[in-house]
Amino acid sequence: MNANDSQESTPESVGGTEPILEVRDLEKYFRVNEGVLASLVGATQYVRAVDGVSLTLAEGETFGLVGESGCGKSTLARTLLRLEEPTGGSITFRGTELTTLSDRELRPIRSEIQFIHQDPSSSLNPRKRIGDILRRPLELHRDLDETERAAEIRSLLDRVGLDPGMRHRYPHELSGGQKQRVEIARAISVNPSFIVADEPTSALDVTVQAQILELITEIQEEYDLTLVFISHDLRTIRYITDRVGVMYLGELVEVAPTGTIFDEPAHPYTQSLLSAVPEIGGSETAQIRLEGQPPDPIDTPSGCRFHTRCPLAQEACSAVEPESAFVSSDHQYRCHFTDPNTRTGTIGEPTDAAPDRIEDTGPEVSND
Ligand SMILES: Nc1ncnc2c1ncn2[C@@H]1O[C@H](COP(=O)(O)OP(=O)(O)OP(=O)(O)O)[C@@H](O)[C@H]1O
Repeated sequence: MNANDSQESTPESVGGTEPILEVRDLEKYFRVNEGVLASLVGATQYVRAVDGVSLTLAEGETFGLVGESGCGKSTLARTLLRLEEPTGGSITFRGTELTTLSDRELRPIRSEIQFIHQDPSSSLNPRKRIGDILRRPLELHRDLDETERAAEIRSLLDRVGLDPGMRHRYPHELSGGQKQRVEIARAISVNPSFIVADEPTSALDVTVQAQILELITEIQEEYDLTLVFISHDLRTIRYITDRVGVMYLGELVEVAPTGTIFDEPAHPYTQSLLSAVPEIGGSETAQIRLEGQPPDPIDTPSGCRFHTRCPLAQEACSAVEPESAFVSSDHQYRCHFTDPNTRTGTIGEPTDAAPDRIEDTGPEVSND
């Protein structure tokens, strides 16, 4: 245990390669009561959907993002891709700062970064045939003539397990699983290097979910993709991800390799999430029941945001924001109980020794 250690892994330790994506102090606040009157009386309120997230992703890794509904997973994902404009912070993709790029400057990078939506029924244009839906990104991002484009559309459909003849159909003529296959075909059509999949199977029948997961993992390997996978299903997260980030009320509260998160969760919130799924919350420390609802993200609790629901909370937890604690260089969490085994910690004044937020700098990859 190395609590409050300021040592951090460097990009060189991420497999000796530069990270693909670096996020620093990212914020996305939504203004909820627009209007002159609210501004005049100083009553403007914000949902702090993403509130100071720092994260580094290595090429080719699968990073899982978990947390209760409304904790900010989708907003974080959408903000990473600049589908939402960040309120603050920086996002660097292969060395290029994305937050300051114009739409025009972003266009070539958009083909590198793709999004797989939760519900393909709403993301596929119902008035367009499947072939036209797939043609559009090819026109925008690939230098192909019409014959090559037509061949590519057939090949993409075949790659995702659909009959190429389906290019003549409309989305409503396809099943949920088939639509999600089209969504995946659209995402890979522009040869991306980075994909965010936001609960890609949650709108599907259970029997189809496994097939779509298998397709995503196959595609990831084939295209050597970096994948951010958002899911409520911790079993899936455990099965397909390399590392996991746990979000609570807009903050990343724990980041660690997947095995570590499931076997040795350090944050009381992570432990309670795992406890909710008995077959995976097998660790002795994972016996904390999660009760009640998360607080309002407009009026976040002072001190540790989890203190209102945390069975371990002491008085000081409501007064002082916790720092990042390091269990090891690739396992960080944000809690006053900086020793997860003894449940002791550093409740008191923050020191300068550690960053005040989780500053994840990527996975440790052995160079053996
Ligand atoms: N456009 C918006 N305007 C105002 N508030 C928003 C907007 N989009 C999201 N929010 C709020 O931001 C917070 C985070 O929402 P988000 O959808 O990112 O959470 P989530 O963890 O992805 O939830 P879920 O698991 O249910 O998809 C929520 O309180 C949500 O109501």
